Amino acid sequence: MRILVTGGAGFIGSHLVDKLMENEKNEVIVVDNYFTGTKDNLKKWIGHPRFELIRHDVTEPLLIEVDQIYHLACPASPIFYKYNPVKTIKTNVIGTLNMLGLAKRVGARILLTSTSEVYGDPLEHPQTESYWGNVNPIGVRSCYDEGKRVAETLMFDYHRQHGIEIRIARIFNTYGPRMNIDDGRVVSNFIAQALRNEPLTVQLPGTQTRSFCYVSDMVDGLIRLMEGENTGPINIGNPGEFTMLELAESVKELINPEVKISLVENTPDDPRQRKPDITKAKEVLGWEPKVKLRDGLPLMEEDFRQRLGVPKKN
Ligand SMILES: NC(=O)c1ccc[n+]([C@@H]2O[C@H](COP(=O)([O-])OP(=O)(O)OC[C@H]3O[C@@H](n4cnc5c(N)ncnc54)[C@H](O)[C@@H]3O)[C@@H](O)[C@H]2O)c1
Ligand SMILES: O=c1ccn([C@@H]2O[C@H](COP(=O)(O)OP(=O)(O)O[C@H]3OC[C@@H](O)[C@H](O)[C@H]3O)[C@@H](O)[C@H]2O)c(=O)[nH]1
Repeated sequence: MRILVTGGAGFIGSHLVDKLMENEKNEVIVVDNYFTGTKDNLKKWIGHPRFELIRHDVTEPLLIEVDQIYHLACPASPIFYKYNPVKTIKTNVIGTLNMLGLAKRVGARILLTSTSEVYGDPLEHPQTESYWGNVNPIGVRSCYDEGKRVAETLMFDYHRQHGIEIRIARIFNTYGPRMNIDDGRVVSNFIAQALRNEPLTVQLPGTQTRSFCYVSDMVDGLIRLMEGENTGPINIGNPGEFTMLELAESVKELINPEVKISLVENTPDDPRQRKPDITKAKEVLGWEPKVKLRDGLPLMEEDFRQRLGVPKKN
């Protein structure tokens, strides 16, 4: 099986590559433009005979022969996807069109990593796949939210019009080792702040909720979806729901009891609540997450300590 992973030098992509490379029958090709990803995440595979890394921007056409495409390429942290919003839209729309064109030409199955952000600031809680969402089409997050919504539409239109085999995962907040230290997302921010002994920046009001999935569970869910028979969309996430103040308290307790918590300004259109209904993933994929937040945070701490050069005191 020859497998293309777009965005494979990023956080989730590189963990996915590790898992795919465990199967000796797989050849893995990564394309990435290194906007938020790095070769470092893939260093153990560079030079491996079953692995290939190509610097490529998915907004440009790609001509290769593959059997499966995991299409992840897209900046995921709000600070990065808002940095150049027009580029974020191009990545989601033109990038997905290019990957669907490739899937059509070579007859490959393609999986899109969509997002819980397609539900916007949800008025239904928890979110099921049948909920159409509550998205601001002209806000600062729209380049990502609407970009992913169009990407989902393109996937289904290629499926209906050209018979392409598609899979859509709606990923909920995922965390784990290898997140960029200055990624800007909440778990990596809090862990880096706790280790640097800087106040944990809880954005107001602090009562907004998220549900955090450990990256190994996510990768397992994505592979099951690709290998299964259901097109999706399927929510993949951990239904354990926490307020941002609760998350800060957990990081403080587990990593640095001395650290302060400070309330800071939020950004526009921040969703007030988010929690996946994973009934469909359980039924269709036989999947549910195994790693609880309190077990996952220390695994991430270890990786951040090494990269920040902050050893654990005994
Ligand atoms: N991590 C999460 O919580 C989460 C939640 C929902 C959805 N997702 C989706 O999962 C995917 C991976 O997210 P992540 O957390 O690993 O993010 P990430 O930013 O670490 O990885 C994204 C990768 O895509 C690459 N990339 C960006 N634009 C590109 C382009 N135009 N051409 C080629 N490569 C490009 C980046 O360099 C990076 O390596 C994304 O599609 C994201 O939308 C992630
Ligand atoms: O330092 C911080 C950063 C963030 N936050 C809060 O933490 C919550 C989560 O924010 P993040 O930036 O981690 O992520 P978001 O949930 O906004 O977006 C995320 O959701 C779905 C994915 O598709 C996106 O890729 C991902 O970034 C927000 O309520 C935000 O206000 C803080 O309280 N402090």
